[in-house]
Amino acid sequence: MLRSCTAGLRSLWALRGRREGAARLSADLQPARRLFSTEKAVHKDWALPNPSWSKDLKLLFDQFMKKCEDGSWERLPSCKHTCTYKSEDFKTYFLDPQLVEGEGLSQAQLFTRGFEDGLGFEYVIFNNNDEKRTVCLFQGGPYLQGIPGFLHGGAIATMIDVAFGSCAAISGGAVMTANLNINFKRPVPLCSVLVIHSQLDKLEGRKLFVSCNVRSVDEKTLYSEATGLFIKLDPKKSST
Ligand SMILES: CCCCC/C=C\C/C=C\C/C=C\C/C=C\CCCC(=O)SCCNC(=O)CCNC(=O)[C@H](O)C(C)(C)COP(=O)(O)OP(=O)(O)OC[C@H]1O[C@@H](n2cnc3c(N)ncnc32)[C@H](O)[C@@H]1OP(=O)(O)O
Repeated sequence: MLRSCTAGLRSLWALRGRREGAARLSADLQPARRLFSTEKAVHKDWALPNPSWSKDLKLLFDQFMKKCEDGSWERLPSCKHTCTYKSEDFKTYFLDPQLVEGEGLSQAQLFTRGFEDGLGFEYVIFNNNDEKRTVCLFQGGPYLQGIPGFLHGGAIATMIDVAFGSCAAISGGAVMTANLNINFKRPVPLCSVLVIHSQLDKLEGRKLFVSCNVRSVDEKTLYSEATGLFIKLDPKKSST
């Protein structure tokens, strides 16, 4: 297990070296530029396999894609930029609309999608609408280390929040995390693949109660359990 993780890390470092070299080269050739709001952002879907995905992650991805064929499950696409958050509720609740639409946030991107392939959060979420549950397949890369060789608890919490956020947003629309409660039961080896099973337990007015368990690929190891409370944003209120 440790050997395969080390080999994985080594190939990721090699990949990173090549990418950084290429990035430096292109930076040398091109004048520095920012993405302006008038430019069309490329809405790439990041919840698809890339070369950094391990065999386990690809295998699970294929299994869930098969489950999507009869329509009981669906894969949730994921983009980096604000296209995920175009909900009117968000616009009115949050910031000055000029900031959201304008140059101020042109460089903003989803925290979990801000790493180069394989170095941070690699994940895809599948939704089962009838059962009000989601499954998140997650591979935590080497930049997410906490205790040497293991995934940082904050990275696990982040992914639980993302998995919960999706599960809650499907039923509730524009929601925000009000409470997260996590029990970390076993340390997670870096570069391993986790399966986060989330479900919506209760919807009570604007409150959405969710819970999850975080398991190994073979489901035998229970790494964490968590509950969360999400609140549907009230468009009549503002965030400030
Ligand atoms: C975020 C999801 C995006 C969804 C967008 C849509 C589609 C996108 C699709 C997928 C999304 C995919 C992934 C999502 C990715 C990442 C998730 C990141 C999520 C975050 O990173 S998010 C940042 C951290 N999060 C905050 O920064 C919240 C700060 N906070 C507040 O902004 C307010 O606090 C707020 C808005 C939560 C509520 O404020 P409010 O004024 O609207 O509501 P109010 O206070 O009246 O509470 C109403 C009822 O909830 C009860 N209640 C409230 N809080 C409670 C608590 N903690 N414990 C127990 N009960 C609580 C009250 O007691 C009352 O209960 P009752 O009605 O029974 O009296």
